[in-house]
Amino acid sequence: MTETSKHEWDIPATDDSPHEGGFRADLQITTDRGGPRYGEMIEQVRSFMGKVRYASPTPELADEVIEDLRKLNAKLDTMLVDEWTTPSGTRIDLPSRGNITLPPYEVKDGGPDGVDAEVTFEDFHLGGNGVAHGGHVAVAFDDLGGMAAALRTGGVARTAYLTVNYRSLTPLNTPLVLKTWVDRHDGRKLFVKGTLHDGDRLCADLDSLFIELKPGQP
Ligand SMILES: CCCCCCCC(=O)SCCNC(=O)CCNC(=O)[C@H](O)C(C)(C)COP(=O)(O)OP(=O)(O)OC[C@H]1O[C@@H](n2cnc3c(N)ncnc32)[C@H](O)[C@@H]1OP(=O)(O)O
Repeated sequence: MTETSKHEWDIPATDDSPHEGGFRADLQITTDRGGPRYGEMIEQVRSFMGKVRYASPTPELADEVIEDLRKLNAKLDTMLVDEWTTPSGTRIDLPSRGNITLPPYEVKDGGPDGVDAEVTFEDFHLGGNGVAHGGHVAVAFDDLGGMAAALRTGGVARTAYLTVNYRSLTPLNTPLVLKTWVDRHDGRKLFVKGTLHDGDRLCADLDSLFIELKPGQP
C-alpha cells in the first residue's frame, strides 16, 4: 500500500467494526464505496482478464499493453486502502459484491434457509475444452456456502472442508443456478450442501463444513 485515498465514498473502518475472524465482523454493506462507476470498472477488468486468457499478441502489441498496464497500475497505486476499507466485497449492488476474485454471481434469494444465486463462469474461468476450471467452481461454492452459513447464524463462519463433486461439464458464458443451504447445524458446525445446475443438468454438488467463529477468534 502506498497512500490512502480520501474521498467521500472512501468510508474508513472504525473501532465499532472489529475484524473478528479475519473478516469484517460487522460487514459494512454499502453501495457507496468506490463511487458510482466502480461496477463498470470491475466489468472492464473482468473483460480484460477474459481476453488475456485467449489473446496471442504480437510482440509489438504486448509492448503496448505492458505500457498501458504500467500506467493503470501506477494510477491505482495512488488509491490503495486496506482490506477493511476496500469496496471489494461490500458492494451488494454489484455481481459478487464487487469482488473480482470471485466468478460473477447475482443472489436471487438469500436467508436462513439458504442462498439461490445465478453464476456465470466467463472466458477467464476456462479450464480446458471450453468449460470451466474446477477450481473456479469450488470458489463459487465456497463463497456462497459461506454466505448460507452466515445468513443462518448472523455471524462469521470459516470453511473447515469443502468437497466438490463434479458431475458433468460446467459451461462458460451461461447463466447457471447455484444453490447452497445449511443441511445440519450442530453447535458451531454448519454442514452446508449445494448444487450447480445448467438448466436441468447437474454440473456439480457441494458437501462442506463451516465453523462459526467465536467472538474475537483470529
Ligand atoms: C458472505 C461471505 C462468505 C465468505 C466465505 C469464505 C470462507 C472461506 O473461504 S474461509 C478460508 C478458508 N478456511 C480456512 O482458512 C480455515 C482454516 N482453519 C481454521 O481457521 C480452523 O481450523 C477452524 C476455524 C475451521 C476450526 O478451528 P476452531 O475454531 O479452533 O474449532 P475446533 O475446535 O478445531 O473445531 C470445532 C468443531 O469442528 C470440527 N472440525 C473442525 N475442522 C474440521 C474438519 N476439517 N473436518 C471435520 N470436522 C472439523 C472439530 O472436530 C470440532 O468438532 P466438535 O465440536 O464436535 O469437537
